[in-house]
Amino acid sequence: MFEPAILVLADGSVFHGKSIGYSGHTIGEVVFNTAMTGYQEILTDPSYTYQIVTLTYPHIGNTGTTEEDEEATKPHAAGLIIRDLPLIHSNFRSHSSLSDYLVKHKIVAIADIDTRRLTRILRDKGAQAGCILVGTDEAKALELAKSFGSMAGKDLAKEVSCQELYQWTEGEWHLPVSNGGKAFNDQENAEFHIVAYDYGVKRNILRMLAERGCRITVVPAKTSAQAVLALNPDGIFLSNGPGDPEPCDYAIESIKTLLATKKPLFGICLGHQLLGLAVGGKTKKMAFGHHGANHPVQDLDSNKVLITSQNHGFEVDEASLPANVRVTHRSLFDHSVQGIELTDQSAFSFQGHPEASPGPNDVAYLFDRFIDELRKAKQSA
Ligand SMILES: NC(=O)CC[C@H](N)C(=O)O
Repeated sequence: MFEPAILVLADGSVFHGKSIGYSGHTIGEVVFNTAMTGYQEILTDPSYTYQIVTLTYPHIGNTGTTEEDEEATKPHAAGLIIRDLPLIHSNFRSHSSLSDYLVKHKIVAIADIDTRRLTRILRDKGAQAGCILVGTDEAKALELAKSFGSMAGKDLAKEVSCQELYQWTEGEWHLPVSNGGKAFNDQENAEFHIVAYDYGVKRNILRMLAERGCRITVVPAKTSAQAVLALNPDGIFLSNGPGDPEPCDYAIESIKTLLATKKPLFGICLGHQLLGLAVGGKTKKMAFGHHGANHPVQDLDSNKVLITSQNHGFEVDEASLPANVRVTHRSLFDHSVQGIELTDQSAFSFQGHPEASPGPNDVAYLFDRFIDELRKAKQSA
């Protein structure tokens, strides 16, 4: 039996539903995601820390959950809001139902919510704080929702980052094969050594780099540039991650020092925003951000339109960028900056998610571009 639960937004909007997860309450910034599939990758993406995600697709949970689809060691989203949880789930890869998974990982979640009404509120008023509470105490839920404040000013990358450096060896998955689909890269004969800053990295990014011949050392967010250079990398990767990029001064300082070495550098999402800040630009909070797997973005060099995976609430402020930075990609939803490149050295970044997971692979070519840059740098060294 599902217990009654409520969702209350900081603006006072109240929604009644049923609890499909852990009993208790949760608070965070409520954001909507328009992806039709990939709920487990979304829940486990560390960039969703302190965010309660509502999925606009109405049927969530149909394929159950599997340990193979985790983007991190555990779910990071602060909560989940859906329209309809199916009575049965069915998939040959499934280990448990979505509801059992949510309970096991202590994630508070609510179903039977009018997610269209909720999404319209978020679209019109902007992302806002909210509380899911199992029970019916609306006054308490409102007070809790208001206590969250704003995502602006929150440095969360250091909270979700790994504590110690480690080596990543797993390549992309190729189903079906006898070892479960996992490919492991050949550490000894890897063509390049990459140091990847973990600000909340998604596993599929590391897989796609490993697949392309990189030996990867993943380092904690606060690792100094000097410590990174002591590892003698061929290139630097800046990961995605939660929260506001602006307070991450430790990261911005390290990136400045690393840029001075002219080693090839590639950033994704939070990493893209941190690169923008390190070159002297600014970032700003968006009204409700981009969260989904169907966002059109234009590559301004090829003019091609790419369908992309997105998950961000901040953006690089184009007007703040210095003369040596070129905008390479633009969102066709709101024309915001989706990619930048330094014109005087090999450093570039993308605001969306080239690794998808979930989402289409239209932007995977940026991983190939990074490999080309690494190869060029190695040949000219
Ligand atoms: N996925 C990400 O890396 C998100 C970056 C940043 N936390 C934002 O919301 O804009």
